[in-house]
Amino acid sequence: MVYDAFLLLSFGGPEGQDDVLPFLENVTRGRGIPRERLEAVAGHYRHFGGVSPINAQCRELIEALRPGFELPIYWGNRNWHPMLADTVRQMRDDGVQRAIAFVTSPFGSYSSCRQYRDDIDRARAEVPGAPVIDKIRHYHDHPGYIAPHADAVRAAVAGRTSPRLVFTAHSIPTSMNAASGPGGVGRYQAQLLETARLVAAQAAPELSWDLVWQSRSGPPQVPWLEPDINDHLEQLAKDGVTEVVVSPIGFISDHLEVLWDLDEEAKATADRLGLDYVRAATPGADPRFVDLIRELVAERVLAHGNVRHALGTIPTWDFCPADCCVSPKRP
Ligand SMILES: CC1=C(CCC(=O)O)c2cc3nc(cc4[nH]c(cc5[nH]c(cc1n2)c(C)c5CCC(=O)O)c(CCC(=O)O)c4C)C(CCC(=O)O)=C3C
Ligand SMILES: [Fe+2]
Repeated sequence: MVYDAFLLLSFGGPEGQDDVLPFLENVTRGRGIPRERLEAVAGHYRHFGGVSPINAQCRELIEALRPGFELPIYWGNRNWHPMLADTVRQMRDDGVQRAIAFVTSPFGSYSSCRQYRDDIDRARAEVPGAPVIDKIRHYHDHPGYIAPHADAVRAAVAGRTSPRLVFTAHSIPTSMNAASGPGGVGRYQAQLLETARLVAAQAAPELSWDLVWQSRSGPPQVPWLEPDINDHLEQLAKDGVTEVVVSPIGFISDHLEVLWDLDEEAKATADRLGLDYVRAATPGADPRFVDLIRELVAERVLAHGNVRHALGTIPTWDFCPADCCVSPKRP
């Protein structure tokens, strides 16, 4: 494959109080999120001045990627400026023919994979003469993703006696999980279990670990992946656990869900239960994670199938099959 541009494709987030509600409207359009949940989430953004950390993290990643990078770098988001369609228009105007896109989620599922491909299709449909845009494969078990998480867990474990490792990822409806992967094989949960296993093995093979979920939204009658981190902390306290290290392996950087749902909410739960609680860092702009992006681009450009770095056993592919991660029916 020959590419003449690189696209960082992300979720987007508000950059001031006035952006919060229009941003949330973009995120939740037609998704049946209850009003109370939206107001609560608006409050989480307002707590941070209406500024999501995610845009600064994208800018930081781009600056870290730039030195020596062969392709012009573009950035577009699903839900907030720079909006993907505007970026695609700019790419077209600059004469870009075929771009390779890195998405800021390593996993399969509608929300974390296929919806980004739908975003690309929709943006291209708005722009006559738009370049072709290919999405980079999943990277949930790439050494450049596992190692920074593992170092962070090791650092958090240091000085503690025998903490329980608690890995977390964004919950999704169980129907969305079931539909994830080719033909619908629950690939989202399977990939996260693999990531958890690999991080635990690299960081602290002697410790017990669990994979739990965070940041559930949607109406209560719709089942989402469980247990929630807060319920899980209750159970651990009952079981006599006294120290927990929480590692958000579902996130590449400190998204709002990490800063609020873990550092505020889950921390408060742990304090109430008398648990010693520490949250491990995310990769952010760790040089190994930046190199992962370079490698995945090189892997596709050179098509050197023999150098496809992966520590796990779940297969990945360059182009998703048609029946992969289809959109679940929404209430
Ligand atoms: C799997 C997954 C990821 C990881 C993959 C990826 O990274 O893309 C992710 C990331 C993110 N989700 C984010 C924010 C939100 N997600 C929401 C709602 C939802 N997320 C879902 C799933 C996921 N979400 C789902 C199934 C919904 C229900 C609505 C629907 O079916 O689509 C809502 C609505 C309010 C609420 O209910 O929370 C908000 C505000 C931000 C930005 C954070 C920041 O600002 O730093 C990021 C990175
Ligand atoms: Fe989300």
